[in-house]
Amino acid sequence: MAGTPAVRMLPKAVTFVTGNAKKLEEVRAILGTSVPFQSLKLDPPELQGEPEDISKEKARMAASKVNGPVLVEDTCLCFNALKGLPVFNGFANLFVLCLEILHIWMNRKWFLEKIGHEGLNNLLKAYEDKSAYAMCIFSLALGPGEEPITFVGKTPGIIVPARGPSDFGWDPVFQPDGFEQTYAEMPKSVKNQISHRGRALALVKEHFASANYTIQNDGSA
Ligand SMILES: O=P(O)(O)OP(=O)(O)OP(=O)(O)OC[C@H]1O[C@@H](n2cnc3c(O)ncnc32)[C@H](O)[C@@H]1O
Ligand SMILES: [Mg+2]
Repeated sequence: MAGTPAVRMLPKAVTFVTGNAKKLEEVRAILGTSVPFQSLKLDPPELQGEPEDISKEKARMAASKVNGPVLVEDTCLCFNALKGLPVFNGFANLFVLCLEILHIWMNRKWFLEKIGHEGLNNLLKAYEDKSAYAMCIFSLALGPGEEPITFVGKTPGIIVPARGPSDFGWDPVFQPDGFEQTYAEMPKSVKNQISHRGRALALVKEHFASANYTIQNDGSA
């Protein structure tokens, strides 16, 4: 009995909530049958704040809407040059604060829609350092009022002029370290293996493999 977590009854299967069809496609491909889930297309408001807080808040909102267990995620593309500035005087502090705000806005979907791939490159024009990382934070809330559990995946890379199909966000401008292709150029199966989303979902899978969840599948959910 030691080491075996107590059975946790869930009223229904976990619902993955997102307004983004491309995310859903990747989550389906990565999870396969390892974590049984259903999906719900809901466009959550574009919240502002730190990525982990946004992800958790999305989960809380989704859990009360669905009235059951939910999985959500928040993704961001972080530019190292915009974060790694030396803070040595008042002016620099103000500058860093402006960059912090920009950084938070950058990852809301309307920001990419407005500035486009070229705009993302231009943000780094003044910097030598084109390094970045893609980060995905999944949050699992087992029901309304339950504190979400988070799972973080990160993939380092560099920002390059857009290459490849532009059907998913900033994929054409992100080239992961160790690869010659951008996310957009590589086969989906390769992206899913090494991506921020793939890495976070590996942790989600581990969690489901070790937690003792049992779905009360009485057909009424
Ligand atoms: O409903 P949600 O799940 O919030 O979906 P969203 O499209 O609003 O997604 P996010 O707020 O997490 O992401 C902000 C932006 O990042 C983009 N994005 C997310 N994952 C990506 C990925 O793997 N590759 C490229 N762009 C991605 C996405 O298209 C948005 O423009
Ligand atoms: Mg969103």
